[in-house]
Amino acid sequence: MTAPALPVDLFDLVIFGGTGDLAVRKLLPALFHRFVDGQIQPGSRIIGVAREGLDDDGYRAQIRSALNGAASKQGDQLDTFLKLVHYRPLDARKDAGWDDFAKLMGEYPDNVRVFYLSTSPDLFVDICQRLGGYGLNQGKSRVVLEKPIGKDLASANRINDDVGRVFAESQTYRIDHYLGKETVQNLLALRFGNALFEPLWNAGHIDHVQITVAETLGVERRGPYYDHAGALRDMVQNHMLQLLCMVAMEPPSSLSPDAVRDEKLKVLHALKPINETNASQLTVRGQYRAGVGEGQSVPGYIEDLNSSSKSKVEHSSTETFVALKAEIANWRWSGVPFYLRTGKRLAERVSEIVVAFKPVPHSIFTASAGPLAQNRLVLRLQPDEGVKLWLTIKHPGPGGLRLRHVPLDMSFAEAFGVQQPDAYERLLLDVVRGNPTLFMRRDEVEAAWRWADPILAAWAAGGESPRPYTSGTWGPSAAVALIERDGRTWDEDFEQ
Ligand SMILES: NC(=O)C1=CN([C@@H]2O[C@H](COP(=O)(O)OP(=O)(O)OC[C@H]3O[C@@H](n4cnc5c(N)ncnc54)[C@H](OP(=O)(O)O)[C@@H]3O)[C@@H](O)[C@H]2O)C=CC1
Ligand SMILES: O=C1O[C@H](COP(=O)(O)O)[C@@H](O)[C@H](O)[C@H]1O
Repeated sequence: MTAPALPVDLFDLVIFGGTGDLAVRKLLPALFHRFVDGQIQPGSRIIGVAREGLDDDGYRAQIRSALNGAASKQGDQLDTFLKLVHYRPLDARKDAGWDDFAKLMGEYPDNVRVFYLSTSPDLFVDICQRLGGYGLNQGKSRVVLEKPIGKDLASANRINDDVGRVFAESQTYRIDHYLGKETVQNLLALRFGNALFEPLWNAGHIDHVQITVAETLGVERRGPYYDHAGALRDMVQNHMLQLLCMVAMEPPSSLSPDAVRDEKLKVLHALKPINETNASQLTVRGQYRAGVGEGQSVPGYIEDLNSSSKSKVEHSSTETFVALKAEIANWRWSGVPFYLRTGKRLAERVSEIVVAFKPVPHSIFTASAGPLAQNRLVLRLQPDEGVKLWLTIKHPGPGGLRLRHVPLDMSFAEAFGVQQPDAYERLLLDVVRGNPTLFMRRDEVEAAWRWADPILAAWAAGGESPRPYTSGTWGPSAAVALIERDGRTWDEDFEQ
């Protein structure tokens, strides 16, 4: 049984970049699901904005075909949902269209206003300045900034300063959709709702932590963006550091937004620097090459890039894979490595956090009982969200004492009998509710760049190309060596 979903206040949600990949593939389906669940009521509006010259009906037709899969079981709900959807064409950098847009916004002055900037970060400031010019930043107005915010600390500072001239920090929601994933929120429940884990949650008992976010997809339609970003900016600076913070932070005094964010910030500040002196030992960059997956040939990065971009390239030094060893310099985590890896076109789509505990201090078992294995707590973010705790037990039967390593396994879907909501479903409604707990505060984003920038600088100074890896594998062999040097292995028990 799930808790009933309560309706949120009436809102106008404007998606700048309403025809883009994120809006069509993630945001609109998320809103539709919340609508079907009864959380979005008539009187709320969803307004797509982009340069493409569409009217309401043209946009609705686009959204209808994008939602048809999601809507197949919901019959005429889709028609009712589409009545809430509107569209205004405008260019963020030009005057035309803004008056008409402001007039539309003026029709429902009491609605909560959410401006979701699902565009390139280059446009964030232009859009905010225009919104401010029309007074649309006043009252119950909020702005959502998609990641990545900038491409380094300096550009993030500029965006934050300029957006901050129009929207107060309390109105600014920097989204990191990984924080909306069920398992990530569950980490809070597991860590702070059980007496079991917290006493063990430190360097005295934890050997190391692994965080894997592996994708099977390539760069898809996003080649031009991705080639300027790369995996460190696209995934590590934001999603993976946020996951690391959720694992490593001290217990916050409450779930209030600032209590949680203060603790995450302390972790970011305590990350040991990776720079020119140690980047070659602590990081591995890779780039995928053509391979074969499920009997079919899979393109390499350059082919993917060229098929999603007008200009053709023969070479790129952008990384599509990163593995690194991070350390947190504080009492709780001293000496505990956090191994992070993420990449595109890897062997499997899987995101997991593995907390590996230290072995027992002394074994009372004979060699014939079999080896003792580490306890591991595995938090599965996707697919099949759940939690698994690996324990050592006796193999049943009279054949003497033989040890077995088995999981206590809880799949959320099996336990609760429901499809887990997409992260954006939770986060979009949190913005309407005015709850920024699962969003990044300015200082967090900047602290994350402060740590990431020297890695990027070290790679640039080193001048080395990323190591090639074949599509459909687990990345370059150097990533295996990175962890095996420390006598550990990547956890690849995904099938079980
Ligand atoms: N796609 C994804 O999976 C994810 C994306 N993000 C982030 O979300 C943001 C959007 O990404 P994505 O949807 O992939 O990008 P797309 O390139 O697919 O979409 C960009 C959107 O912005 C509009 N746009 C471009 N220029 C202007 C302009 N001058 N004025 C008004 N609208 C404009 C485009 O429409 P038109 O050209 O008609 O104006 C389009 O609707 C980016 O910051 C990205 O990093 C973050 C996480 C995941
Ligand atoms: O933010 C991003 O995330 C997606 C992966 O998100 P997921 O929820 O599907 O795991 C990634 O593909 C994209 O490159 C990145 O910008």
